[in-house]
Amino acid sequence: MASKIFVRPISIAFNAFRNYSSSSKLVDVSINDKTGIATVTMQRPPVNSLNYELLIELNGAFQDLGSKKIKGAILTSSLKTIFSAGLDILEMYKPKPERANAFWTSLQDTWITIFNTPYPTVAAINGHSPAGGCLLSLACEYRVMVNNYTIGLNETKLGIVAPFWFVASMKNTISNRESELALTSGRLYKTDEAFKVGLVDETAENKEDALAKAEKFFSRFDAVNPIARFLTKQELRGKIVKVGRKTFIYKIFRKFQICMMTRI
Ligand SMILES: CCCCCCCCCCC/C=C/C(=O)SCCNC(=O)CCNC(=O)[C@H](O)C(C)(C)COP(=O)(O)OP(=O)(O)OC[C@H]1O[C@@H](n2cnc3c(N)ncnc32)[C@H](O)[C@@H]1OP(=O)(O)O
Repeated sequence: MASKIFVRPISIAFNAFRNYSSSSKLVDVSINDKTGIATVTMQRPPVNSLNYELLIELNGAFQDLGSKKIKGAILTSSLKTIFSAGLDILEMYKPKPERANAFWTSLQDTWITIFNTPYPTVAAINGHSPAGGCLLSLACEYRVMVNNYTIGLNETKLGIVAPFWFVASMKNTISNRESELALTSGRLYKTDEAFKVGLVDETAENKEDALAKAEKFFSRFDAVNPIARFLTKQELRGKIVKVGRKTFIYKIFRKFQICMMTRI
C-alpha cells in the first residue's frame, strides 16, 4: 500500500491532461484544458442510486484522474434535483451472496479512492444527498451545496445501521457531538442547516454557482507543493482509511451485512 501512496503524486507530475474527456454510460469525466479541473458527473437517472456498476465506474474515474496532471476534481450530478439517493435499495434486496460481496467491496473501494485522492476534491451537491450520497460528498475535501435540498446520514430512520466508516467520515467533517445527534436521529439537514454545522462548507444558488465556488476552492493550493499537500492529507485521513480497510471488525461487519441482506 505504501508504495502506491508514494508513487502516485510523483507520477502525476509527468502526465499531461490536455483535452481529456471520457464518458461512459453512468459517469462522465471531463477535464477543462484551461483550468486543469476535472468534473466527474454521475448520470444514472432517476436518482443516481449507487449500484455496483455506478460504483465501479466512479471508482475507475477517480483512479484514472490520479494519473493525469489535474488541479482538482469536482464530483456532481447530471440530474436536476438529486445529487445521489444513496445506495441502490435493489442491491440490498435478496441479493446473491457474490453480488452482495462485490457490491459492498465496490462501495468501500470507491469511498477509499475518493477519500484518498492525491489531488484536491470538491462535491458540488446540486440536489438531495441522503445516506450513501452524503458519504460520497464526505469523501471529498470540500462541499458546496445548492440551497433547499437535504443531506445527511439518515440510516437509523430507515431502520439500518450506518457502517462505522460512514460514521468516521461524518466525524472527520463535523464534531463528535453533532455526529452523534445527527446519526442517532437519522437527521437530514437542509442546505442552510448543513452549512451551520459545517457539514457543507459553502452554499450556492444553483449548480453553476456551486461549480464556480468549487473551482475557486482549488486556487487555495496554487502556492502549495502538491506532494506536501497529499502527504499532509494522508496524515490526516490515513488512520480512518486503515480502520475502514483492514480491521477484523470491518470483515465481521461486512459478513453480518451480507448475511442480513441475503436473509431479507
Ligand atoms: C435493507 C436492509 C439491509 C440490512 C443490511 C445492512 C445495511 C447497511 C446499510 C448501509 C448504509 C446505507 C446507506 C444507504 O444509502 S441506504 C439508501 C438510503 N437512501 C434513501 O433513503 C433515499 C430514498 N429516496 C428518497 O428520499 C427520494 O427518492 C429522493 C429524495 C432521493 C428523490 O425524491 P423524488 O421525489 O425526486 O423521487 P422519488 O422518490 O419519486 O424516486 C424516483 C424513483 O427513484 C427510486 N429511488 C429512490 N431512491 C432510491 C434508492 N436509494 N435506490 C433505488 N431506487 C430509488 C424511487 O423508488 C422511484 O422509483 P419509481 O419511479 O420506479 O417509483
